[in-house]
Amino acid sequence: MLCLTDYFRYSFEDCQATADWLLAQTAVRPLVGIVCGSGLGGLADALKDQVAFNYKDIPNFPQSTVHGHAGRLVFGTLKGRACVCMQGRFHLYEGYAIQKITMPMRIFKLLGVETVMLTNAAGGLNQDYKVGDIMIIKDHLNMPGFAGNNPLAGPNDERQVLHKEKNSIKCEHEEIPHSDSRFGVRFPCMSDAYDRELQQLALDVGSELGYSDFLREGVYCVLGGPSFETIAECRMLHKLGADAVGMSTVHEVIVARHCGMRVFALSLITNKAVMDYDSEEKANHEEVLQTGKQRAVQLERLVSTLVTRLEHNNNYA
Ligand SMILES: O=P(O)(O)O[C@H]1O[C@H](CO)[C@@H](O)[C@H]1O
Ligand code: HPA
Repeated sequence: MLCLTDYFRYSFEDCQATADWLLAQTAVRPLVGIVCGSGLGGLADALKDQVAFNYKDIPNFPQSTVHGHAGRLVFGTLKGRACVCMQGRFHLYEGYAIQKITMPMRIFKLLGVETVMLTNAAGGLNQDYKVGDIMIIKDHLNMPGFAGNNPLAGPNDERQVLHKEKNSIKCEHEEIPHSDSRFGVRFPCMSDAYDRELQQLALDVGSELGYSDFLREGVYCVLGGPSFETIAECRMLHKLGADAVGMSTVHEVIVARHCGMRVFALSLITNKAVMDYDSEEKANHEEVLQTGKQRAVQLERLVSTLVTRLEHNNNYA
């Protein structure tokens, strides 16, 4: 019997058709996939030799509905390195099924992407954080996941894909091709979701660029949104170990890791989460977009320098 979520699911063949369509339109073969958070779409504008597609023109693609998310998939090069960039992402609160908002990660994989770099705007829960800080995400709390809303819920495509050249197992007499399920295994590990080498590289690059004063490392917590958090909720999330709160990224990270891509993610702290009943502050999307504009240059520099380093260091490529 079909359940409701089956109607929102994309099969391997659906994703392959979308990836094939894109690959037929551009000669760019990206190894790096970038996702721009709210108000951070300027990152995509930094790409050279652009070939861009509106989401509405891409077969099977969802549409962006949130202000600050342009809704374009941009191929191009960042300091000579081939990239694909989502200028606008999808969120649960837009009404999309979780399988739909994460489908672009599988498209990235089928385009040949090996490293995904995600950005988001987030509210700062950590009392030491200031508006404008950039937090390297080292781990996450997946609140919708606790309630069973995980992008990998539902059937896992267990059909095997053989990797003839890559990862083949050398035996005494013959080379046995390594096999894997279509996108990934039923029970993927998440304790290594955020690549530690890339986190260290980002700290190093941040220090070289003179960003150490506003560069942080912390835990991101995802909620469903779109309402911002109550004071009691912010206090609870902080006690649970979250440094920043938002409404995105984690679902994409889970799907990207499931299909074996390396993940690096950043939060721009666009506002301080309200933790005090005496506070006059109120979270709002305009402030989020405004802070994005103010930190756009540094965020773009950090990401583009990181991408360059991926190119020059085989350990990271
Ligand atoms: O996570 P991104 O897409 O950056 O957007 C963040 O900004 C919006 C709230 O202002 C929410 O969608 C939140 O998740
Ligand atoms: N809460 C949730 N999502 C957000 C916030 C916030 O304070 N700021 C930016 N995105």
